[in-house]
Amino acid sequence: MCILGTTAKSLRLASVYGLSLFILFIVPLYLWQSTAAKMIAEVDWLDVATEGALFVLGMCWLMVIVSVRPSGRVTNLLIAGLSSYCLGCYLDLLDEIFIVKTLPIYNWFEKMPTPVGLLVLTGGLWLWRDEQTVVNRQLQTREQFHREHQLTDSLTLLNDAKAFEHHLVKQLSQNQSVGLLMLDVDYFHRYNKNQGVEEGDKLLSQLALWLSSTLRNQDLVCRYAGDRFVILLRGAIPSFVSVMAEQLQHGIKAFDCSATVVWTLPSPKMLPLQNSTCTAKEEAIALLQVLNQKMSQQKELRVSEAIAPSPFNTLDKSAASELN
Ligand SMILES: Nc1nc2c(ncn2[C@@H]2O[C@H](COP(=O)(O)OP(=O)(O)OP(=O)(O)O)[C@@H](O)[C@H]2O)c(=O)[nH]1
Repeated sequence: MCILGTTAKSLRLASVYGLSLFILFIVPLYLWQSTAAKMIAEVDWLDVATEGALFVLGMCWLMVIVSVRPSGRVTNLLIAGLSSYCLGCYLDLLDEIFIVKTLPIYNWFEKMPTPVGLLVLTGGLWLWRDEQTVVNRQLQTREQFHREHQLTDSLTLLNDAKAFEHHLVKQLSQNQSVGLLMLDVDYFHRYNKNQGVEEGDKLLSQLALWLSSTLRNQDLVCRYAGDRFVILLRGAIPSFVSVMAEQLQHGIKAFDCSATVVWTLPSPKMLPLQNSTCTAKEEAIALLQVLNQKMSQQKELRVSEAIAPSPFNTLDKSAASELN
């Protein structure tokens, strides 16, 4: 993956540098053959300096974008827009040196690249803004973990069950409303068996990233154990929690796998021994117990109901026999 990314970046660099060099030589060559150069006294050197500076700066921005941005639609738009802008600046620069009045096509063409480039660049920057919002959200969710706890899970970079409990206790002790979700990947041991543990690790990291970016800024996702994640939805009402559970259950299919998602909310009924004076910690433990019980029930139900078709597209048929 990493090698592919590096190769794509090198190819992109080579093509942008190659094309730039080509244009840098071919346009003056064309002008040299088609028209005459201005006399030195006729050249406006201030214009040459400002237009030259715009061109050089544009090329610098282009090289920065090409070398630091990951491949994708936003990068392509930024590169296309900046390239077009640079071309416009370069054509402007050349008309300070050559007499282009005699070339109507050139006169017409030189006006196009700058506005078109700036338009495409604006589109790219707009999409970059959207992209950055998602990245910021992920960073914010993770920063929250860093602020209050040290990271404990090197694979997903999420906090563990203990940290989750801490956050939950804090939320409950402040009498803030919460919703809790638990997501457990179905038949993950089979995924490991068929795809390899490395692929299994990769899936867990991708799921952690996806969950972090799907949730709102104020929510919290932790890796509870193995292939199980817990989510704290702050200020959530039952309808929102259930919709979120459905969305996650549906959304995980994009990873070619399925998951069981259960949810709960604090309610007086679930307090230990119906004791209304129980502490936030006891309430948190009780809530997590409820979630775990619900999860076990769902999993048992699934096994007893049927031999489900393979949840992973890539599973082999022998997997079905494992259920028996
Ligand atoms: N690749 C990988 N696998 C892990 C990790 N932690 C736990 N596992 C595996 O996750 C699997 C969890 O197995 P189970 O609890 O039976 O869950 P499951 O196979 O998804 O079965 P159901 O939940 O009943 O659908 C085990 O095979 C563990 O070895 C990890 O960090 N990386």
